[in-house]
Amino acid sequence: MLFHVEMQVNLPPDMDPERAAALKADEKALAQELQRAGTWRHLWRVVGQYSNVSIFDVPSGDELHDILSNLPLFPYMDIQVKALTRHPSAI
Ligand SMILES: O=C(O)CC1=CCC(=O)O1
Repeated sequence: MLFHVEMQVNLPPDMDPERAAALKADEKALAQELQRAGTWRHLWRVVGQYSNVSIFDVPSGDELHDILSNLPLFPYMDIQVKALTRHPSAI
């Protein structure tokens, strides 16, 4: 199943910069592992925002929830998910 996921990152302005850098590095490592595995199909920056639009390919919403809730930045993100299905006019 494909899912469209929008993640808005809201790090507290007073977060220790080293803690923020470590979270971002951990997030990057996991995101790249999931991209290599074909699970995180697309990862796009939204211009002008600390947010991304992503496409995930996972067997179920439960599995997507597990992935998203284990992201290092999860406690600091607002996440919106849309399940996708094939458009009948798609070629
Ligand atoms: O910067 C972001 O949009 C949050 C994020 C997702 C994967 C990653 O490496 O950073």
